[in-house]
Amino acid sequence: MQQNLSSTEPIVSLHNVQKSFGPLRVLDGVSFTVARGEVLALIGRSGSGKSTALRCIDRFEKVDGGEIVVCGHRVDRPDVDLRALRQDVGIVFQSYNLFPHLTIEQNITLAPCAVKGMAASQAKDLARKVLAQVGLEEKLHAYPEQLSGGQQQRAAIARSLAMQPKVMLFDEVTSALDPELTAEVLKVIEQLAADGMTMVMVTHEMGFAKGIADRIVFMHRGKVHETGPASILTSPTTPELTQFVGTGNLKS
Ligand SMILES: Nc1ncnc2c1ncn2[C@@H]1O[C@H](COP(=O)(O)OP(=O)(O)OP(=O)(O)O)[C@@H](O)[C@H]1O
Repeated sequence: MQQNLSSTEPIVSLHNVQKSFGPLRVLDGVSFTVARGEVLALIGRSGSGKSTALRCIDRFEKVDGGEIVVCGHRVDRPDVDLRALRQDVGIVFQSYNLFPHLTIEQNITLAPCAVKGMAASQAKDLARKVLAQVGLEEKLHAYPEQLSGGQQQRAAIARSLAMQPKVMLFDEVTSALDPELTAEVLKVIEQLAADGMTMVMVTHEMGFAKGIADRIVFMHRGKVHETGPASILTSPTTPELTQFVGTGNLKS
C-alpha cells in the first residue's frame, strides 16, 4: 500500500537485504537509501550483486530477507501491489526490449493506454514530448530496426518516461553500445539528472558516474563495501575500491 511520501522521505530504501540463488549468496545484508532527486551509481566488479540489487528494487527478484521500500511500496512483502509499483518505477535494461512489430510511437503509447487508461490522443502527445526529451522526435513513426542501437536505447528511455515514473533504474544501459552511441545515451541520462529525476544506475562507466552521481555505492561480494560522494572514486578508503578504480575502470 502506498503512503503519501514526505519530501524528506527516501524514494528508495533497502535495509539488510538478503538474496541467494541456490547456495550462492548474492546480496548479503545490503542497505542504502536514495533521496528524492538523487542520482546513485551502483558500481563494483562483475558478479558483485549490482544488477540483482537493482532488480530487487522493482521486484523482478524476490528478496529472501530484509526490507525494501520504494515510493512507499513495501516491495519485500508478498502482497505488494506490483501494478502500482511499476507505475512509480521506470527501468531500462542493457537490451532495449522494444517491440519490433510496433512503431516507436506505438511502443511508447502502449503502457500509458493499457496500464493507465490514457486516451490515445493524449498518449500520442505524450509520446512526442518524451521523444523530444531524448532527441528523437523525427523517429515517431519508425520501427525499432530502423534505429541505431543508441537511438533504440533512447527510445526505450522515452518509453519509460511516458509512464511518468518517480524513480528511474538503469541497468548497464550502455554496455552493448560503441563509444559514440554510448555518449548520446549518457547525454540523455545526464539531462534527466539535471531535470531532477531520481535515479539508480548500475554502470561500468566510471567517468560518467563520477560526473553525475550524487552518491556512489561500491558493492563487493554482495555487500556495500564503501559508499560516499563521487569523490570516493578519486580518494577511496578501502583496498578493494582502490584496486577497482585503479584497474583502468576510472577513465576520466
Ligand atoms: N537468476 C539467477 N540465477 C542464478 N544465479 C544468478 C541469477 N542472477 C544472477 N546470478 C548470479 O548472481 C551473481 C551476481 O550477479 P549480478 O548480475 O547481480 O552481478 P553484477 O554485479 O551486476 O555483475 P555484472 O557487472 O557482470 O553484470 C553472479 O554470480 C550471477 O551469476
